[in-house]
Amino acid sequence: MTLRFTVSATDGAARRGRLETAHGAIDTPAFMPVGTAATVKAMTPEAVVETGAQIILGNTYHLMLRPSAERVAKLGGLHRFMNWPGPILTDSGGFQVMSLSQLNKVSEAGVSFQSHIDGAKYDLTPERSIEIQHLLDATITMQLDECVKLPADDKRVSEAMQLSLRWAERCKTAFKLRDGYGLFGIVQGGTNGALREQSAKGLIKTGFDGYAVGGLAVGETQAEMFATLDVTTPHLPQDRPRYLMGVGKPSDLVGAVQRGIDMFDCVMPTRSGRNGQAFTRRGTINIRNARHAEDPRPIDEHCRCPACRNYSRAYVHHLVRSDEILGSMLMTAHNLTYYQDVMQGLRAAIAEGRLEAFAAGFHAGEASGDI
Ligand SMILES: NCc1cc(CSc2ccccc2)c2nc(N)[nH]c(=O)c2c1
Ligand SMILES: [Zn+2]
Repeated sequence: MTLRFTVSATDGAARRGRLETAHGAIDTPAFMPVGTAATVKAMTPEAVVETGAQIILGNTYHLMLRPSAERVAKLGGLHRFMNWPGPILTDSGGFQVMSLSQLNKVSEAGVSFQSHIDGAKYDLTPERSIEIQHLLDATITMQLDECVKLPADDKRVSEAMQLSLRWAERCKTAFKLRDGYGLFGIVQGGTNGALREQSAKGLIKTGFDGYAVGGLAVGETQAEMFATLDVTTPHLPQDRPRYLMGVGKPSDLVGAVQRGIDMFDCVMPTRSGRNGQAFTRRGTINIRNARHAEDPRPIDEHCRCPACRNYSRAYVHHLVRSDEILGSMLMTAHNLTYYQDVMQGLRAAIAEGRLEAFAAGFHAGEASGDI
């Protein structure tokens, strides 16, 4: 194995672990902020480190279009380019092609599309996706896969899952083995348990350093997502990390950790933060709401972030209402800090065998309101 993953404690299906990589270690369960265009929007790398994040995400689709993978390589790779000292996981690009580009077409060869920036034509094959992620010097590389939007019929979901399995093999063949670097397979199959099991077993036969669960948070309910995890994670190796892609809100993270997920990414804390949504242990508030206009209290008096340590709700309300850049900076720092503190709480609860009590307390807090 090129990536060492050790599980130090379990609590039910949940695992407390540590993933050692060429660019540093990751304590799991972990939340990975999304740094789409070589930046976690509105945050310097130092501010991201201060939240407690150890690994961030980069995006093959965006970076291949601008500035191009070759240019990032010429400048020393993504770590050097964006001055991020820790591990970086990059997605393979297929998911963003289907959600962002125009005139995209999927075939056995890969996905062809036109750039949403300038209309230029591109062919993204499994081999090219792996090459791009190599040029970026991604610590963790994701296979190219096909994710279908739900609801979709079983035939369509099965075809996409089988294609993803064939692409997984091609990605494994193209991936250059380096100690401390890893390649993750992506389990597909919609909400169909038999297709999920078939996908997991097919990926395990090929063999990967970690296994992502893709194709969720694409329109299904939280109950359907959890039910799918219940019939997916038991088929995955105990000694390899599991990554639930594009998930989610805090209660999604708690429920998915209880079902054996170790890694998460989501644009919610950053994107909704810029739009004024603040996550707190007593639920969410929108700081743009008039009720905060003269509130001298911090967003969350228990929070250690720069926004809560130094500013009032009234001030952040003013900044966000005025569309000031500092408003995005403070809201993003707060939300990412809150997400990291939830993950820290989950890691400690698993290590001490009290995850059920932690989850109960978390849900009670979210429901308590009065924020
Ligand atoms: N909505 C869930 C979701 C999100 C992402 C994107 S996760 C991401 C986003 C930006 C940067 C890095 C990873 C996915 N990526 C792939 N490859 N496959 C999926 O099924 C999938 C499902
Ligand atoms: Zn805060």
